[in-house]
Amino acid sequence: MADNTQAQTNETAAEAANDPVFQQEQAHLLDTYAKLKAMAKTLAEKMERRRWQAAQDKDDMQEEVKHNFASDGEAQETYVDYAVLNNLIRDYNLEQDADSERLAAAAKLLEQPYFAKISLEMRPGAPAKDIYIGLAGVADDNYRRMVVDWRSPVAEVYYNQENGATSYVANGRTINVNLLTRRQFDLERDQLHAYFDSDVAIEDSLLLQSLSAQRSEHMKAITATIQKEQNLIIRHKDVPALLVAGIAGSGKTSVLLQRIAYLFYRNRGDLDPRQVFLISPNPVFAKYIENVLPDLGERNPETITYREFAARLLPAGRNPKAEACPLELLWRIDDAVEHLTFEPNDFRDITFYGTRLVAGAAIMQLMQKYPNVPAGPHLVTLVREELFRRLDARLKQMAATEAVQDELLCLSLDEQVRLFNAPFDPQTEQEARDCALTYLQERFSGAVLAIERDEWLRLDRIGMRLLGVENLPASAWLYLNMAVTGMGNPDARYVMIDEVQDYTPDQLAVMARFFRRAHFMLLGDPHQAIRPETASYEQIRAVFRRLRGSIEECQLLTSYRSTPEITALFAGLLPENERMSISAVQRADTPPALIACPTQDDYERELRAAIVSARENDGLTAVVVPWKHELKKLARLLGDDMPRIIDEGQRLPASGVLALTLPLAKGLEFDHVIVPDAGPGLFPADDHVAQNRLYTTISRATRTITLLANGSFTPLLDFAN
Ligand SMILES: Nc1ncnc2c1ncn2[C@@H]1O[C@H](COP(=O)(O)OP(=O)(O)OP(=O)(O)O)[C@@H](O)[C@H]1O
Repeated sequence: MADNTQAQTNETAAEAANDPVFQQEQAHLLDTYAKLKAMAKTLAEKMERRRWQAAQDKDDMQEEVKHNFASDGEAQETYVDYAVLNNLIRDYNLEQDADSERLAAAAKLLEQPYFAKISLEMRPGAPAKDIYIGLAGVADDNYRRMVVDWRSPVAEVYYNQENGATSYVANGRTINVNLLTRRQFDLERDQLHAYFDSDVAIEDSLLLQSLSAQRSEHMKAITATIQKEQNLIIRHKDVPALLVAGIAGSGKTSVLLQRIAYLFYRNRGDLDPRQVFLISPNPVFAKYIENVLPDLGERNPETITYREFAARLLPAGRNPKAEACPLELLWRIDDAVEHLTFEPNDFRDITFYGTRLVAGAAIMQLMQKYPNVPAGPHLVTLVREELFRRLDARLKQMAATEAVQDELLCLSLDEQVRLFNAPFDPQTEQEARDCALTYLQERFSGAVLAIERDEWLRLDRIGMRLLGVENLPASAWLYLNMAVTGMGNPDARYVMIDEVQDYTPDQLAVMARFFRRAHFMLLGDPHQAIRPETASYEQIRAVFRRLRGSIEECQLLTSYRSTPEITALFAGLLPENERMSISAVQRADTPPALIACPTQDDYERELRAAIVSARENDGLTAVVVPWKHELKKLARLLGDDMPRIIDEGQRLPASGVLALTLPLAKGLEFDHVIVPDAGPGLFPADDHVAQNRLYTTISRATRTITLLANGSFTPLLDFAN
């Protein structure tokens, strides 16, 4: 960080008492807090009154509704009464929703009314305007902004971190301003603990304070201390694909979550959380981040792993991870589908419970009804819709048969009540048929799904004909399905992929095509690619350029997670030109411990000692090994001293010692990390992937790292010895 820093802090009570600025800010805080409290109280009372009034009005009006359908005219009047009643309820709900949003904002701000202030000269010579920035925005009764939301346009000036002439963009207009003061606050409710004024390129005191706090079992939002390079990504304009390369601990995941919160704000009322997808590396990671957005007052997006995503689309029982699939095969699909024509054997019967509902041959005939529509998504959609109609007609026909009517009589009483809300006792033939149809619709609901999922198409056969490949790899099957049937999610607007370097090129191509209208944000670190088959950054660019037209890029080069000593250790594994541009912001701390043990006895003793002493540490210690069988080996060696093993689906504890594999540790962080075996066996010097594994393992540590070797260390660490 830059040295030309002028930070003022007020930390002791005595200093604070003599500092007029502190006193002024404390008074302002007390005033804001009191207003927020009053506002919350008024809103809560107003909402309660409205709730009561709405119930009252609804009862009164319901009594007045005539329920008279005797003549057309009277029925018309009844409909109008209902419409008035519904409008009334809707209006109440709208007002209630708006107030409940304001109340939620006020409640959030009562914990921390704001975290920063900027003083702006909006025009040369104009008096300075003070703007307080917080997690949400609120205005007082006179519509004066008391606190502005961190995502509002003017707040950008705070994150630009440049005193003097600067600008922000609002409603497409660039507004030039002069930033006179940029002040950060350490405060809680109505108590100011300290303030920090920063000049020019800042020493971010609040950042240092936040980083020195012990990490917890959950990730935290970084709203108050977002750095300039991070802010550029959070507020980036929408582009087809934005690729971020950031070193370990540079805040990629934090930035991703802040961007989601920013997008929800910018598209308030228009962006539904179901239109935003976060592809997460594993379930432990998903649990680690699950509180960040709710803490920011936003809902979580759809969070899924690639495995879950693919499993939902693949035929039952098919392994989404299975075989490698070269990109060329996918690109060949694009070409081949252009010349596709369907053949009679491309269709299978839709059969359920031994009943053939639609024959494959009939589907071929349906296709032939559209001779001018080329084989592909449009034709498949037309046929799919026709199949729904046919299924419906078929079920209606079956409902009229005696066999089905007899089946209904054999249903248990419970079943009858569940299906028809009453025992089966039809008074007319039509009623009997309606019940039979309800029964059949439930019984054959699988057929609706099969039509929806285009299971009537023999994709493997089509693949074989087009590509000459017998068993299509999972990704090729999905890609072919998208090309032939148009399968995909056109409603998704944003897709965030964290740890993008961990996906294979074909998996990325599948997602790029599936979410065909979404803006992609891809965050990763090429040096954390711990499997040889995953995509290089060059391949990621190629995939997104081809499927999304273009890709923009950003870099993050500062480590916020680890101490300078730990950062130097993992950066030492990188090529020199890259190492040079990496920096760390935390204060210096304990140097890494590298313990080489000449004998097995020494090794066992040192390893046990490291784990025993970790049990006395504050915070959380992780023993990280590359693979599962290394965990087993360790458990055999340590017996009762073996730390608790964390598996997929488990949450991290707040403190203690645990053991886990690197694939699960990815994306997470621990106060202390122990690498039980950093020898050449697990980390051969000439193996690029092993080097990445070591870099990733070391960079999980925030405060201390201990590496052991049973014999000598891997030559990869020669620079550190
Ligand atoms: N601007 C910031 N202010 C405060 N803390 C920050 C900031 N940026 C990052 N951090 C902290 O640094 C740590 C690392 O952040 P994060 O996990 O987002 O990094 P990452 O780049 O995703 O890491 P990796 O790729 O190594 O898993 C977290 O504890 C996060 O809270």
